[in-house]
Amino acid sequence: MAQASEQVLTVAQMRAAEEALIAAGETIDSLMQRAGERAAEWIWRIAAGRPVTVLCGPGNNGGDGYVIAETLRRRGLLVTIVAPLEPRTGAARRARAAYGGEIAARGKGGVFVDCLFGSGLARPLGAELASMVGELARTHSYRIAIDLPSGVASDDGALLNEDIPRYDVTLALGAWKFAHWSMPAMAIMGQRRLVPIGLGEAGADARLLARPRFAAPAIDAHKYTRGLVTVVGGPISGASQLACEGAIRAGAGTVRLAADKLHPAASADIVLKDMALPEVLADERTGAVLVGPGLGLDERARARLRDVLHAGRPTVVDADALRLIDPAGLEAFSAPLVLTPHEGELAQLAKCFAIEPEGKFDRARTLARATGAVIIAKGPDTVIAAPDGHAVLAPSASSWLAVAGSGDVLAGIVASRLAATGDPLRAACEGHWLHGEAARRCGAMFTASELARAVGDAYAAAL
Ligand SMILES: NC(=O)C1=CN([C@@H]2O[C@H](COP(=O)(O)OP(=O)(O)OC[C@H]3O[C@@H](n4cnc5c(N)ncnc54)[C@H](OP(=O)(O)O)[C@@H]3O)[C@@H](O)[C@H]2O)[C@H](O)CC1
Ligand SMILES: [K+]
Repeated sequence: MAQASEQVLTVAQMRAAEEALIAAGETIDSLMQRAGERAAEWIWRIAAGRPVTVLCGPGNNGGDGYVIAETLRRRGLLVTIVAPLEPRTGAARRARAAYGGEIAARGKGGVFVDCLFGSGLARPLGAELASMVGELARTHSYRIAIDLPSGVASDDGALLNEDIPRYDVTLALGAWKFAHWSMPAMAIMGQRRLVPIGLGEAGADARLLARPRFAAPAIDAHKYTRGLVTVVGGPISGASQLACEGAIRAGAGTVRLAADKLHPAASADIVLKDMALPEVLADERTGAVLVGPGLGLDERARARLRDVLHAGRPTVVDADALRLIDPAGLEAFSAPLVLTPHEGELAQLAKCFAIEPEGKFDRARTLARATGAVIIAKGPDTVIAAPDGHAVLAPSASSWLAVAGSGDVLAGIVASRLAATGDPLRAACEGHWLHGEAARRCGAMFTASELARAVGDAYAAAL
């Protein structure tokens, strides 16, 4: 079960959660008051005495704005409200009536708080409203969006207007929405913070990636019980080498490379298996097989992928192998499976498996159902989707991860976690977290080899 603070909700799920609170004795007004006061606490600290301009819209997002403005005004800040549209909900009207400060045509500089539209945005902003938001953003030195920047679609993170300003902070009210962790919206939100308002577990099937907890090997562990990973090599030996390096440090006790030869810089920790691939895969102790990094796209690559799928071991399919896999190849496969496509590979898989939805989240989820695999749809807004419909949103921990070989390291780490746990969703989540934590530890401008070397320390951080 996801913790309430990790759940990610659609607008419909948010409304249902709000209804549950109301059935338990809350009112929209009490929720708005709490949301507004708690958001005002953040804004008070950020403003540090600067004047604050609150732009209020017609719905309950605007209502939050009136509560915020009144709370800050009572604490002595210079507050101005700009309200191009009259409040239309009962709660927003009452919040406006309780506001005792100034309503003006423009702001006074300092901090801009956007309460024009939140999760109820239904269409793009008209030109006048859009230019008002842009003007306020330009004339204030700090920009805060309440719940969502106006112009952002809550359920998928689409930008309904061009030129939506960039915010310094976005305060999510009550629960995370998909937009907070989806591109392109997340790129304009600045830092994101959750303002709790007492929402409990809402039965969400999506949650945010949480820090895993690892354990030291059991006292009677040996190198095979900790997990045996076989990386299936191909002509580009550097890629398989990087995958092996990631795998070695992510928990598995043994990492084998099934290839003709080792990379010249291969470490002594990697065990070369240069016999026929089916023979290597026949080892019953195999905990996970990784196929794809450095595999190539030729007939030999196809044959090696066929051998892997035929062996029926828990498998991670990455890189080149994602271009070669098809529904026929998976027909007889029933072991745990993880696919790790980036955006282009996801689009190609969607075509190959006749997946209709186009948005990243829906596409990943439908592909997971169609293939029976856990999908790691990579990118700054990684989605990890399981065949049973559960999904984990895993934003990139570092933009420095956009470096050649980073995906090979990730695939190796995930294979290692799969060998160690046998659970593909857990392996995907733990692997993604380790990859991000290793990147954080590397700081700026690292290579994929350096990233792989940092995975051990990342693991230790979650022991
Ligand atoms: N869910 C909770 O627990 C709480 C949420 N709170 C806040 O409430 C908003 C959501 O409030 P809602 O009233 O549903 O929606 P909005 O405030 O975003 O705006 C809806 C109104 O705006 C109109 N609208 C929509 N798009 C446009 C547009 N492009 N141009 C002009 N007007 C637009 C819409 O009218 P329609 O014409 O579409 O009928 C609505 O009038 C949530 O984000 C939180 O901030 C509360 O604090 C309580 C707790
Ligand atoms: K807003």
